[in-house]
Amino acid sequence: MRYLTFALGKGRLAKEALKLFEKTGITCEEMKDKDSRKLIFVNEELKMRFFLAKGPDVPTYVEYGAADIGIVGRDTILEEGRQVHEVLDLGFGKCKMCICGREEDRVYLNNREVIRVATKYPNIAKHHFYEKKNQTVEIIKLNGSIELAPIVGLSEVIVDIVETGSTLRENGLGVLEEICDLSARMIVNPVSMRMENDRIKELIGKVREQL
Ligand SMILES: Nc1ncnc2c1ncn2[C@@H]1O[C@H](COP(=O)(O)OP(=O)(O)OP(=O)(O)O)[C@@H](O)[C@H]1O
Ligand SMILES: O=P(O)(O)OC[C@H]1O[C@H](OP(=O)(O)OP(=O)(O)O)[C@H](O)[C@@H]1O
Repeated sequence: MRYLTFALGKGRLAKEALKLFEKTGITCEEMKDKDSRKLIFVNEELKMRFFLAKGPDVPTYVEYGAADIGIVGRDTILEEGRQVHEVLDLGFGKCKMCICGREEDRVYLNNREVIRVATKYPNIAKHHFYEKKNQTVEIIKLNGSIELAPIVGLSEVIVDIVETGSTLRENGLGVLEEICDLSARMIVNPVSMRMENDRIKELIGKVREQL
């Protein structure tokens, strides 16, 4: 039997994903060693391998078949646009993709003005403004602390993830428009889905029972 390989997005989601897997009897003791610099972890008994990767790289590993299965946020799936099957909403990592800014800047959206939009998600932002809102904007890619952009005058609004809303509130910003709901998803390589259909379907069934 070949190994089934899992790519987990590092950070917030990996911990929850491992907890969920553990409930279905899928464990990887090696992964719990926080000091380890090892990159790939094997469960010989289950013939499974696990690795952690930067979120945006997870769909890449899965599209190329370097991982059969990936766990990643829906935001990353939408942003990366890779050829993968999304098979399960895992129900954790819930948040929303939103256009945010100062309340007085809502007028820029209502009047469809050519404004600057800072975001870590340029493809999602482009799709929303151009395809859904029919508004021409300049998109500025940032890599973190997106809420800074309207405060220091880099952009009029931002497109970012909102969970509790406290980052926005503490910085005098708010949600101007919701784009979509997000949560962690299980994705599968299309070829693996065919070649390992029984194993993957059984796994999806077991995980679904725990949701
Ligand atoms: N409050 C939140 N902020 C950001 N992401 C969240 C939040 N709540 C849930 N998520 C989900 O968790 C995923 C991973 O978030 P995390 O912050 O761990 O990674 P990241 O922001 O890509 O990492 P880093 O900032 O370290 O590069 C996101 O892609 C999103 O789907
Ligand atoms: O609504 P809240 O609960 O405040 O969460 C939302 C914040 O969390 C995320 O940032 P993250 O912590 O990933 O850091 P980053 O800004 O460096 O991406 C996101 O980009 C928002 O800034």
